[in-house]
Amino acid sequence: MRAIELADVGRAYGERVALSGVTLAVEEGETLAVFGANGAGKTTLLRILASLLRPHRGEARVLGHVLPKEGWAVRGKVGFLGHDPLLYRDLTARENLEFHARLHKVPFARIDELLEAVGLARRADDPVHTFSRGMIQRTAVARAVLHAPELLLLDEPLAGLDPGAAALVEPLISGGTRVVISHDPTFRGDLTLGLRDGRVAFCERDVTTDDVRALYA
Ligand SMILES: Nc1ncnc2c1ncn2[C@@H]1O[C@H](COP(=O)(O)OP(=O)(O)OP(=O)(O)O)[C@@H](O)[C@H]1O
Repeated sequence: MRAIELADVGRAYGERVALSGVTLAVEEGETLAVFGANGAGKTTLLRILASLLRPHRGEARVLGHVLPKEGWAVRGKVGFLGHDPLLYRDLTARENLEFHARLHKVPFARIDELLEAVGLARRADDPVHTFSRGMIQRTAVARAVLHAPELLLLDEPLAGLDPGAAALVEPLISGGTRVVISHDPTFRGDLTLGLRDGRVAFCERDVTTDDVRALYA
């Protein structure tokens, strides 16, 4: 099954066109890597796929659901990790994960597993506002994968992580269907999308590091 199908998708903020003419398909189990300079439209695309933002043009289908009409169905099935960690800062890491576990009807045993997996078992009962940036990111990853989503939408998931933390997090965000915004030109998906000023510069299965670097020239 196709996990994502976009046909001529576009989005503007007032007069400013943030994204236009995006057409692509991602099969179940595949990774779409997204590259582009600051302001190229990457976050806008990710938010459309998460059904957090309506497309203004084109047709979008995610996990078999037409957006924006069936956005409610998509929101429960995706794991979204954006720039904002979507955590309550005065709650502990465990309380944040319990909150999301209740929403998604996930057994609490999964929380202990995840806290262990991201190396936060010892700090699990500290409020998030006492955490370092990397610790917040690790908690945010645990939150995004908690309900074993069918599709992961990840904006620079390893940002702020030291190599040890990145190695802990990587297995949690690998293996399934994913869209990953990256600034590492050596990162590859099954399909690689390059955005320039909101338009598709390339969307290919084979791209070179030079193709990716050219987006930032
Ligand atoms: N809420 C908003 N209101 C107005 N313009 C916006 C809004 N969000 C984004 N934009 C504009 O849309 C364009 C694309 O922004 P977007 O955040 O999608 O880029 P990006 O590729 O994710 O950038 P970055 O790498 O800096 O995160 C930019 O010109 C930005 O200024």
